[in-house]
Amino acid sequence: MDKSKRKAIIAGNWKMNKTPKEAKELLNAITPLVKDAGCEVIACVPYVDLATALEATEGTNVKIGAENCHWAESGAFTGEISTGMLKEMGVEYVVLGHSERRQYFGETDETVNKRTKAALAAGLKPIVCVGELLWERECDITEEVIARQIKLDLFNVTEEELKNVVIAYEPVWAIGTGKTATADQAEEVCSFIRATIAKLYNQAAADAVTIQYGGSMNDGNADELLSKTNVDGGLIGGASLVAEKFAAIVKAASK
Ligand SMILES: O=C[C@H](O)COP(=O)(O)O
Repeated sequence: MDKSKRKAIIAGNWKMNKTPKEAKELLNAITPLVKDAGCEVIACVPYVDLATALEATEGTNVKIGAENCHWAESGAFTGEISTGMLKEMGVEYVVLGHSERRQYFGETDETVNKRTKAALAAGLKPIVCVGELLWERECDITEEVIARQIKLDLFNVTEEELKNVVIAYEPVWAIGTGKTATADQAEEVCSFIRATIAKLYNQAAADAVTIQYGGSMNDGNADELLSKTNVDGGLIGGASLVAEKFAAIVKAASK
């Protein structure tokens, strides 16, 4: 499938940054810079910033995402946020299975799968993150790790539901380290992800799914990474916190 037929998506993942006041300032700086974007633009923000972010982006082409959600509809889960709460606010996307959740908060493929199913059932679009550790790459098991994550994270996700799923390939060793995967390394794994999805579903489903790269993507390397056939966008951490840098990446994806 021609890459241009897939939806290119640049999503900022703000992580634990920006107070509501700061979120408003940043979005007010971003929205005019990306108003003519030729790709989808998303800002995934901390829960406490969601209301402000939705208000600041109303009537613009910037969509808002959350950084996680719980799988239960409601109940005794102190500190958690349900899909229904996000949906009612007007949130469209949700980042799931980010390596920081896996590394620091006990996230497993089983819980990523539960969250993914719940998000889809609620009408949210999950950005499901996968990626290998440096140790796993050095042991030459990157493909095994990625295939396992994709299979488990998407377990029981139907072909119809898959249309609303975005996959983000984030090699853990490249996140926040300034060490970007080379464009060829990113392409190799993104292409492997597509092949894995083709095996699990079919070629048409695999051809249609948007696969982002994430890990120190910035205004200097976005062009090259995004020029690759199977890299359809980016999940941007650090560079999404600077309006001009984020806008430059959006511009690179709009070509
Ligand atoms: O979700 C975003 C990724 O973790 C990448 O973060 P980074 O761009 O700061 O390396």
